[in-house]
Amino acid sequence: FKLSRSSSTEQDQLKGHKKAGFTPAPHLPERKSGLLVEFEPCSPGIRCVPPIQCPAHVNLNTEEKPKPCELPGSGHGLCCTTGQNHTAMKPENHHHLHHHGVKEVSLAELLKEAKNQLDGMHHSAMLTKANRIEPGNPEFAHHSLFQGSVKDRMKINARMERAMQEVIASRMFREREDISVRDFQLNNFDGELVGATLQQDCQYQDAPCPGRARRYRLPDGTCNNPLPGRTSWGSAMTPHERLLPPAYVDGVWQPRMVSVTGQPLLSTRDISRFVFPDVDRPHATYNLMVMQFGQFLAHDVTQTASITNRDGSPISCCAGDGTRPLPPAQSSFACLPIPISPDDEFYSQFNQRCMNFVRSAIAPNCRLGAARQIDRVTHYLDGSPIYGSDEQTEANLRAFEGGRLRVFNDFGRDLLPLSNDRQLCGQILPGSPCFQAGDTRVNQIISITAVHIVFMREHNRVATILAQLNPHWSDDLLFVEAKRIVVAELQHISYKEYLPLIIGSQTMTKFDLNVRPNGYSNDYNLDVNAAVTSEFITAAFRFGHSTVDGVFRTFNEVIDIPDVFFNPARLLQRSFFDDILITMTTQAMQEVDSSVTNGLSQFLFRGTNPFGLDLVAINLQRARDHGLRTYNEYLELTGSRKIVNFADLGPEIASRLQRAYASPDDIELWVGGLLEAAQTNALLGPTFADIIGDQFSRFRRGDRYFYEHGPNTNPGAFTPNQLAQVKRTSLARLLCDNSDGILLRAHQPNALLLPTAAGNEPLSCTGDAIPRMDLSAWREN
Ligand code: HEM
Ligand SMILES: [Ca+2]
Repeated sequence: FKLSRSSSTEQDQLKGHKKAGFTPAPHLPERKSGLLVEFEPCSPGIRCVPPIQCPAHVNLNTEEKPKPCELPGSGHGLCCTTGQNHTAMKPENHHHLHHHGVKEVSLAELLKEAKNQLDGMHHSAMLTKANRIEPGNPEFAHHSLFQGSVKDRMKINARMERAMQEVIASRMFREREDISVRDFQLNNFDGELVGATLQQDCQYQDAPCPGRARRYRLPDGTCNNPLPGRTSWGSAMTPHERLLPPAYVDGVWQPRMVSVTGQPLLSTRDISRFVFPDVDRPHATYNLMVMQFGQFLAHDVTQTASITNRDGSPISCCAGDGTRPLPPAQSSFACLPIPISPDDEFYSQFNQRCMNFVRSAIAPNCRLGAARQIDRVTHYLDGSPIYGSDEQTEANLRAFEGGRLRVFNDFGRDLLPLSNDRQLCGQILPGSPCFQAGDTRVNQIISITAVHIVFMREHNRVATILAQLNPHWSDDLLFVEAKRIVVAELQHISYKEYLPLIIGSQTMTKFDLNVRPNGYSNDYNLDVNAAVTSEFITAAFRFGHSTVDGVFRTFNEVIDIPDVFFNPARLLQRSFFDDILITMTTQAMQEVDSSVTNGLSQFLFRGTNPFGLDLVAINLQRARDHGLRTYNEYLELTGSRKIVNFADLGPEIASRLQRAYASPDDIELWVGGLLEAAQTNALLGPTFADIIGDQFSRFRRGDRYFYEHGPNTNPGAFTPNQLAQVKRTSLARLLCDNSDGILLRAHQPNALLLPTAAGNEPLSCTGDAIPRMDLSAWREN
């Protein structure tokens, strides 16, 4: 099967839909004839923030709404008193349950009853072999993406058990106490599990922080925030935060399945094929490295765990031949399979009527209420794909010599160590090699494997120079110091080079995200939790799926991407590593728009099968699984005017949206966000830019070790000279220093733009034309 590309007429037809503009919500003063309405400054001690950082404003009555205020360069903000918590409520609004409160005895009983129900649910699904998935199936590869070590899996399973008990208990409790769904979603009731017999199982109790955390990040991200009760913030295996309360129809975990009109929502597979056909629209200046670096960043901050059978094996929700969903009696409680219509022009060829989908694992909250999903990796932007998100993984990657990471030396070239764990390779292509790194998705597509190699080599390059500068340093000291530098480089490239291209200078200013030209930034904030939001990981940062091209046009061949999912074998060819790096930086990425390559929407993880999964359908199903609200609700949150007609997202796209949704109020966040007109000098429209801007603000203000933070807050701060050196680095420099030097000896200075972009002609890798860090700033005298 070829990845089809549509004709230019269809392209022309689809062009020009990016016209929608956004004006402030009606309750806010509007700009008049170019003059800004003057806002009064906020009261002393109250900050003016972008509306998305004051999410409780959505739930307040008109007279309680915070006052609008002026934000530098970007319109209005809000004088926010409720902080970043959407559930923040005035005390008198709190619905106290006096006599019906959560009493110790009744609570223990409730949880016990929940446990019995849960055992029954597992038991019935385990009665049959029908819900097993065999290796070689695309879904097996999909599942393997979520998995970590056996120990990890056991830990997640244990948390999952506990969380499911909470879900069942919450449902019983809400009904028994007759609490409204809305109050439940807002946690507007007394649901603490204090005193319950199972309280000791609550997983987020603080372990004492080891001395190492006084200077260096810990692999699992704990002890970043030093305050008691907060040391687990942003660490691996903790839940996502939310910008808005979840849209669960039972207030607990039941996904939204019905339109505002009352009719059932369309299958997400139908929405995929109606709204996101494969159209080739290369970006004018951005290259595929923007796509690939974006996925690498995504993997740094999020990996959602999926629910498994109790023994850790993957769950199937469809009959083995894909012709129907499993009957409820055989189906796991975790199942949310995606129906495929009989008139589906693609899957009908293979008689497929059911696409597997297993819900994400959830975390215990230690209170009754709505479910939250678990992030397996550290939420911080801390190089976890390079080093892992737990101590064991990090130790396993280290060489314990010279501070270096382990490598597989292939005829003089350092590649990542090989692994025998077939899980890591998705088991879809027997015989292909499979690499190991800090992230289990390292083999997912060959281009991300290459980025992993670049960072692994950079670590070893830095460690080797540090060892020359400081011969007396131990392996351990060399390792942690090299790691600190490499993480700083990663953060610098993310904020200096990557982020401005995505969200644009306006949003960079609005969230105060710009790297300071020199010196420290003093914006660490103990009250900011760096945890990723559900909206960021489930919708906004998945914008990248639209930027993927179906092919790599390398020097020697045109590679269809499904051929390099979980198949990094080509990296063993002598010049391929340089070749794929050059391909990524010289081939255009795809525009962010209403198109996704068939490589993702029909052939995902195909392996040797004739068809694969549909990532677009999976993204949308995941959003329902995670309780995301609709696009219009996030327009309200960000202070934009809601859309009332499909044509508000562009006249060309209207008819396709109309086919997919009964009402504009049903449009999903990922869909609306992708279709928005891009802001000036940005890739994305205002809604995704705001969600991403808010998240990267958390990654910096909520990370005590952020590379730009000074010694008054950051225990691992660089000296002023060291920081100045880090700020000289760039992605181009990293590619130059860590290529094989076979094909790649010169590079364009901006590695995220095509070499044809203005002022971006390639420069020699040798010499200082592309600036480099001077590591002698780390010499200890
Ligand atoms: C190279 C091609 C890519 C492939 C094959 C791919 C595939 C996938 C798959 C299979 C998932 C899990 C979906 C689910 O079950 O919910 C996923 C999740 C995700 N993807 Fe991609 N992706 C690609 C590129 C990107 C890019 C370029 C970005 C961002 C710029 C991105 C951002 C994300 C994010 C944020 C998630 C959620 C991760 C989580 O929390 O588990 N992806 N992707
Ligand atoms: Ca991380």
